[in-house]
Amino acid sequence: MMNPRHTTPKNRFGAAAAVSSPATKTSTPRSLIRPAGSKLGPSLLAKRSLLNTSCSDSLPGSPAQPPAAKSISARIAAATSLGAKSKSSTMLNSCYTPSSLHKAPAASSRSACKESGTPSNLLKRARAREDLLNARTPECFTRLSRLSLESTPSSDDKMRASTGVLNESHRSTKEKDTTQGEISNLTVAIRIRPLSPKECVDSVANIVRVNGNELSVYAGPTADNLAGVESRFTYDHVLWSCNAEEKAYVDQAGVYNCLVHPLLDRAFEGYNTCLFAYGQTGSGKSYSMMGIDLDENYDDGPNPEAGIIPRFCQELFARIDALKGRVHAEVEVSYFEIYNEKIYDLLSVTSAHGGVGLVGTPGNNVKKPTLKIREHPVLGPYVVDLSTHPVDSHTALRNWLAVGNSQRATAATGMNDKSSRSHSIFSVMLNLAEVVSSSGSDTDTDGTGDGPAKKTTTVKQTKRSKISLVDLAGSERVHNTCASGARLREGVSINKSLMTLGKVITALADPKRNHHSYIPYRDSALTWLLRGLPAAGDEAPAEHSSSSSSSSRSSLHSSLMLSEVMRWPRLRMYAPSGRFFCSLQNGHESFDDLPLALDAVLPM
Ligand SMILES: Nc1ncnc2c1ncn2[C@@H]1O[C@H](COP(=O)(O)OP(=O)(O)OP(=O)(O)O)[C@@H](O)[C@H]1O
Repeated sequence: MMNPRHTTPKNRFGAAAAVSSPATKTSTPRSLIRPAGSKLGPSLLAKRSLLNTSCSDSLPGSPAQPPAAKSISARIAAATSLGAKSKSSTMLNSCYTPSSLHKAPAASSRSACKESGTPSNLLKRARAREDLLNARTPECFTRLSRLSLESTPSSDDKMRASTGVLNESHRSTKEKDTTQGEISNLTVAIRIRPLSPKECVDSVANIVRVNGNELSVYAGPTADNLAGVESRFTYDHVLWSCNAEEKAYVDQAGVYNCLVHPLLDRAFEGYNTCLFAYGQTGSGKSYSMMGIDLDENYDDGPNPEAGIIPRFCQELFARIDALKGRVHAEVEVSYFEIYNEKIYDLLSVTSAHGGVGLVGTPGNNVKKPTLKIREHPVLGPYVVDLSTHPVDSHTALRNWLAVGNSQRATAATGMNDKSSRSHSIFSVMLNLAEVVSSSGSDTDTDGTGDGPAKKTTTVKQTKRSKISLVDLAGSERVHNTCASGARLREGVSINKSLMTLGKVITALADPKRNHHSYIPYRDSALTWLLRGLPAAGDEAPAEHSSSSSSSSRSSLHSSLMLSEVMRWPRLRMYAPSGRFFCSLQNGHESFDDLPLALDAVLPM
């Protein structure tokens, strides 16, 4: 039984959710601005040093002990040295990349890949779609090569028989899926962070118990239920990160391995993937996504406290290196934030006045140009003029990440010393090209009547995918954050967009939903962009072959994807309202847990 005086640390449930286009030139921002992800301001660090003791209760049988003094000390040490090692931003002007391209996926590919019918029909429809795109595609889309269907239908068939590396990886996963039974496109995990020093001082109780992938929350006795109320939730993964000395403890590497490895597998198969962190302010989203990143020499391996994004950058290039010689890979990066419903390019090198040089955060008096969202009739919503930067190494990617992080809008609030005041979307576009040979026989192709002719074709097979890693701003109660002025306006905007997110998810989850149902995507910039591709049922990976050009099903727009929850394979989400999303995934009709799940989704 818990002490009723104890308050419920609702904001300890951290969460996350998650995708590509081709590169031409490669450049590296030479300077590193600031290692990503430190969330510990000096004052909090000082408090932490004083509060190096455990003070919360935990339920019997639960691994939910308060964090060990040792582990907190280690974090303090790590964060302190992070501050000392921060670099200045002075070299950023020199990292201007003239080849910052605004690109879109090859538009016709995703429509072509889901066309059905005879090969000639397919060809006709693809050409018609191509014409449509030519007529209506904004300039930024046309800079990409389009799918060219120059190969004959018969060679198309043969291509399917080719045994390239890209095909192999796809096949193996399909087989794996079949043997494992149900193919799910969504994974939901919940992570429980240790009590913060402030929560320890406030005698906040630990009311969470974990048993496998089940989480129970004991809400304490109420006026009409003196025995207390216990709620249970089942997620794909429950990640217990409260006390490093417990067996159940999952550290940053554990979180990464559990959630991001499988995503990368899918990205290399040509699927767009997305992971996003969702949760109340101070619940540990940015810690999970970015972590405390001390790496200066990126090639030395990730720091133990590094989060999902730095680890992802490293593994991406490790995998590309492993494919060298067989597959040619091109990588591009984009990074933007949605702050007060306005979109800012975090990697932009031009200011609102047209000058060149890295632009500042909305709070630092440097006027930043805002970007517009437009909706392409075929490709859906996208950010106009969002810069993308080709990268050819892990170091180059990390440097851009550091540039973007230095631009993000963060501020101290009553609940978090370094609270993200914006939703950030870090996207990597991966373009894999492999030259494969396919051989087969055509029936009397030469018309001589000599029987089947043997033919070998060399084709370039490409896969494009986009990986989006999203760190949402946290919902907040105004009286807890003590916000006023600009902070209050930010909070209102954050809450509003998260509320729209909740409404959109609710509308998508409605079992009575049909094509005419209204989904309020446009009520916030976040959900509008998350809407993703308009082509429902597009489930094939972006794998196409052509003798002359590449193709893609990936989206330019920031891609994540509420709508894709319902229709895309392998969408992975890491969010606290897991049960709710799991219900979506399994098509359940009852949403018993919806109110509690939405408590996390909606502003309180
Ligand atoms: N698993 C964890 N282990 C140790 N410390 C953690 C963990 N998760 C979060 N923290 C700490 O909790 C504090 C708040 O975390 P964080 O800034 O990541 O929250 P957030 O959800 O991103 O908040 P906001 O929405 O306001 O940006 C930070 O000091 C962070 O270092």
